[in-house]
Amino acid sequence: MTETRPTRGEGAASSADGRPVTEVAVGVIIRPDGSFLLAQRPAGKPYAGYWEFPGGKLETGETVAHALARELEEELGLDIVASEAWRVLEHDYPHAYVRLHFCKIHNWRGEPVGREGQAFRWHAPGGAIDPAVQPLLPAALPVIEWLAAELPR
Ligand SMILES: Nc1nc2c([nH]c(=O)n2[C@H]2C[C@H](O)[C@@H](COP(=O)(O)OP(=O)(O)OP(=O)(O)O)O2)c(=O)[nH]1
Repeated sequence: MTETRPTRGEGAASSADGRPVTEVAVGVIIRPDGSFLLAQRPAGKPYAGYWEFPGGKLETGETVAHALARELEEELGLDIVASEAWRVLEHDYPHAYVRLHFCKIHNWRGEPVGREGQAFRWHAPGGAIDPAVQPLLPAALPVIEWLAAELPR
């Protein structure tokens, strides 16, 4: 598993205008047919009802890979065998300035279960975004474009 531990040395701990950065580990879980897993944010969280790639915030001292494995087990009951650091994206929301560490996952054990009562859905690669998974979080949208750009033409 790729180990990335964001520290003061590796990425700014605050945004350009001084907001604290919330580090988030996000899983792009991809099946052999290229479909990927999206989940709906449960009630009680900012942007409840929006769709996203599953994941969550790093706890103090935690690596991205460890946070990802913990969150995907907690939220979906998946046992992550391997994850691969892929892209990092920062987004300034009214509720938080987030740094999203997107990791690709091709190797896991188990079938997803919405342990927090959340809906989830496998989305086909390429083509239009399924209305069933809208609205998407603003900072999840580029990921779908990155995945589509990797498809053979
Ligand atoms: N998981 C996930 N979070 C995303 C995506 N895009 C995006 O902007 N975010 C933002 C939304 C939130 O501000 C933050 C994730 O925090 P969260 O509240 O879901 O984290 P968590 O599960 O650890 O929450 P909690 O412990 O506070 O309940 O990242 C995405 O695709 N997946």
